[in-house]
Order: sequence, then structure tokens, then C-alpha cells
Amino acid sequence: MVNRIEKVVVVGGGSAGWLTAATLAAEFKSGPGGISVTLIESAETKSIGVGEGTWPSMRTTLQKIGISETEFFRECDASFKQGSKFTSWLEGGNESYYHPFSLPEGYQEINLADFWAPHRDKVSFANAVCPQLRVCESYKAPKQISAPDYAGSLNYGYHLDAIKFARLLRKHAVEKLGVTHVIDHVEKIHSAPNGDIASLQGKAHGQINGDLFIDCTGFASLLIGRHYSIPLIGKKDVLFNDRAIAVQVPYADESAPIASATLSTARSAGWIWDIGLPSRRGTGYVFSSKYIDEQQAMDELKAYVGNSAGVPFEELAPRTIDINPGYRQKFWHKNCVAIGLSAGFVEPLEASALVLIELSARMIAEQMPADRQVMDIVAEKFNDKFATRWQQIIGFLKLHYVLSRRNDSQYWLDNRSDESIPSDLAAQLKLWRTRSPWYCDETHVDQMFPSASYQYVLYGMEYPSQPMTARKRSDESDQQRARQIFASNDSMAGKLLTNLPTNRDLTDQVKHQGFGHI
Ligand SMILES: Cc1cc2nc3c(=O)[nH]c(=O)nc-3n(C[C@H](O)[C@H](O)[C@H](O)COP(=O)(O)OP(=O)(O)OC[C@H]3O[C@@H](n4cnc5c(N)ncnc54)[C@H](O)[C@@H]3O)c2cc1C
Repeated sequence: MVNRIEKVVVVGGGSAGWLTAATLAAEFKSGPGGISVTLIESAETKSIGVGEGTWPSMRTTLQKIGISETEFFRECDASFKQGSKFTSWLEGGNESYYHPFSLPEGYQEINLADFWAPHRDKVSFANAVCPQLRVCESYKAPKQISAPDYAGSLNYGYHLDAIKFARLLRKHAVEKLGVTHVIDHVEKIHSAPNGDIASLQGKAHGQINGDLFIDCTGFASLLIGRHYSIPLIGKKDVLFNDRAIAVQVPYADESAPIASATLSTARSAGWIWDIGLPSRRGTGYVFSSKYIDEQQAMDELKAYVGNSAGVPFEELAPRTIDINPGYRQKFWHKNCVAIGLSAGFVEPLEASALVLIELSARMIAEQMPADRQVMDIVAEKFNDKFATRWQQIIGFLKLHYVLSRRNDSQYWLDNRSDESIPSDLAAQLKLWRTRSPWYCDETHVDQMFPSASYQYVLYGMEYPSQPMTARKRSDESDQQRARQIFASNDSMAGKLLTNLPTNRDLTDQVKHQGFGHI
């Protein structure tokens, strides 16, 4: 008998659960011959409620699910994110650099890093190759109100309220996509003779059967962790941060500018995130408890937040979250796939968790096994792909620490110790001393970070790659092309600064008017 996959059961109603349920339900017809999607969430266990920075990929995800950008802005207290700004990472002073979402101009045509290098003392890399830094510094949005949904003059993602986001996804998934929503606490898992999950036992609703179970239970990791005991591959020896203190900070007044990038400010044993939404800022300190205790971390966060909000820090109800950095040895085991925090988590530098959820849900939607017999083949591909993705993310995050010259605490010194640096990152760094990374170095079609991202971080952190131009024959025409791009980029930045509204103005305007209307 062929066991067709007809019923998917998602456990967990945080961002992972609802993004997955909506992605699958948007892809498949429910009813005879189709695939039904049921989501069970516990009323007893709250979702984590942080995770407020997205990648540009979220635009495609929302579009595929069928949510309009206007509705998204209205419901999620969202603003535009165009990258990250890193302050105090290099020396511990006020120095800063950007990792913008837009690629350098003419990216696949010419490696601008080589032509920028001789001018590195006069202009930063990001500023020379892309207009987005100046747009962000002026608190501008990446598009105008007349632009259609999900289209912009520059590449962008979002800052959003995680609780409101899950609420919007739930409403849309249930009302528009036919997802069955069950509020129940799963307390038991029943196994089939082959070791698959046969059904889940809820406290109130009894048994819920399914063909494929998706574990979106957050750090509880109910199915993949507790039931199947798939171990976590710990990464604390590479990425030291294991705790976060999160606070929501009100603006001093409701017309205060909204930052167009996530602000990431390095501190003695970690870094502070600062995410501007229309109604508040979400901030927090991610740190290593090996180097400072919670009170010291609280004091550093308090000093950062200051009294700018006019509300004493203690009244902001800071919340502590423990992090066990790492990812599962397998994400898909038997008829169970883990997505979101249950699959793993490393610190939120570069906000790579939501995008992994989007990619996981999309791969399941695209490669949904027709029946149980082929499921293990798909599972193996899934596991290989996502293990590689986790390794790429960990290497890229570590890069930010390895390049620091901070000497003010043991935390920063230890972050540069050889034994904490993954060997492939150490090898790449050696190579990048002799030449800049470029797009033709990318070994995977679906690399998590384009080589441009490595360039932005390397040169933002003053890494001394040798330019290849001095050794190349046909240098003059390339020199000319590079000069042209630098000049046109400069004039483009001027035009964008004149024409684009601010992040605050556009997020206000969209609430009344909606995108795509003149
Ligand atoms: C400090 C911090 C900052 C972060 N910042 C970012 C960021 O900027 N960008 C980004 O992309 N990501 C970020 N993340 C990650 C992001 O928050 C998560 O990836 C995302 O919210 C998904 O969480 P989740 O849905 O997996 O888990 P949760 O939100 O914890 O949801 C778990 C769900 O499982 C349910 N559940 C648990 N047990 C049971 C049970 N027995 N029965 C039924 N239901 C159950 C709960 O009720 C809940 O609905 C951050 C994380 C942290 C810790």
C-alpha cells in the first residue's frame, strides 16, 4: 500500500509555525487529492516574541502567501530595513560601517573592491560601491508610495513586531488559505511501528493524526529534540553568546526618525541590537555569560538605552532569554521536520533565523514527497542542504568577531583565538589577504550570503586584501569602468536622497493610502 502524504500537522504557533503553515497551504489545494494543513499551538506556552529583523527574502515569501505589502505594514507595525550598521566593532570607539542589502553596482561585471582599495582612506567601501549607506544615514525608505507592492529603488527587508506578525499570518492562513487551527497543548506522541509519528495527543482535543509532522515548538523542540532525541551540535566554542536581555523602548515623540537599518553596537562581551518600528524600538544585549554576569549586562544595556525614552529603564520590564547556540544533527527524521528555534539557533547578528524558516518551508513546499516511500530521499537532501546553510551562517557571523581589533576584554581576545575559528573561515581569510572575494568564488548556487556580504564586512572592518589590478594586463579599461560606476553611484545617491521619503513618513503614509497609488 502506498501511504500518500495528505495531512501535514504543524506544532507551534510562533513565526515558524505560521510561516510554514501559510507557505504550505498557499502551495497545496486542500481536500481530495490535495494536502490539508493543521496547526496546533499551546495556550500554555507563549511564543518567544522576539525576532524582528528580516531579510529581503520576506518580500517573496509574503507575496507567495498572498498578503499585500500594505496589509503587512498596517498589521505588523513594520518599517523598512535596508541592512545593518555596525558600531564599535573594530576598535570599541564610535567607528562604524554598513552591511547594506543592495549589491555593489555592476557586481557581476567588475570587482569594485580592487578599484576602491587605493582610495580606502578617503571613502568607505560601502559608500563607494552602493548608494544605500547614505540613504540609511538619512533615515530614508527604499521606495516611494507610488511603487507597487514589494518593489523598491533599493533592496530591502523589514523590521516588524513579531507578535503582530504571527497574528497576521494566523488570520490569513486560517481565513484565506484554509489552515485548520487547533489550540491545544501536545502532551504525548504516539509512534507507528516503523518509528514514524502516528499521532499527537492533545490535552483537550485528544488524538490528532497526520502523515508529516512539523516541529515548530521553539526551544521546547518537542518532536525532534524530546521525542526523537536528535542531538544539538553545539557551537558555543565558535559563537560565545548564550544569553540575551530584551527591552522595548518607546520613542520620545511619535515623529522621531526610524532607523532604516538594524543598529548593532558592540559592547564588552557581546553586542546590542536596536530595531526601529513605527511605535517603538526593540533593543537587547546579546552576550556571553562566561565573560560578564547578568547585572553587568543589564548595566551596559541601561547605559545604551539611557533616558532617551523618558521612562526609567527598570520600568521597561527587561526580559532575559537563554540561548544554547547550535543546530540539530538532523532536521528531518522519519516523518518529522524541525523548523525555527526547534531546529537550532545561533545569536541574531545578521538576523538569519526567519530566513531559514522561509527557506525550510519553501523547500518542503517544493519537494513535498508524494508518499512515505520517497520521504527519506527528500529528508536526506533537506538535511544536507540545511547543515551547509548553518555552517555558512556560523562562519559568516564569526567573521564579524575575528576581524575586530578590540582589546578591552578577554571576550574580544578569545574571539580571535585560533581554536575558536572554523578551519574553512581561517582558510578563506588567508586567501582574502591575497585577493578580494567576488561572486565567482561562490561555490553553492544558493549560498546564504553573497560574496558581496563578505566584502562589506571585510572592508568595513579594514581587512587588507591586496588588489589584483596591479598584476593584470588590461587594467585601463577596467579602471575607467570602475570610475564610471563610482561616479554614477554617487549621483544616484544624490537623486535618491532628494526623491525618497523618510522611513517614518512612508510608514505613516502607507497606513492611510497603501502602496501603488499616486
Ligand atoms: C534574542 C533573540 C533575537 C532574535 N532576533 C531575530 C531577528 O532579528 N531576526 C530573525 O530572523 N530571527 C531572530 N530571532 C529568532 C526568532 O525569534 C525565531 O526564529 C522566530 O521567532 C521563530 O520562533 P519559533 O516559532 O521557532 O518559536 P516560538 O516563537 O517560541 O514558538 C513556539 C510555539 O510552539 C508552541 N508550543 C510549544 N510547546 C508546545 C506543545 N507542547 N504543544 C503545542 N504547542 C507548543 C508554543 O505555544 C509556540 O506557539 C531572535 C531570537 C532571539 C532569542
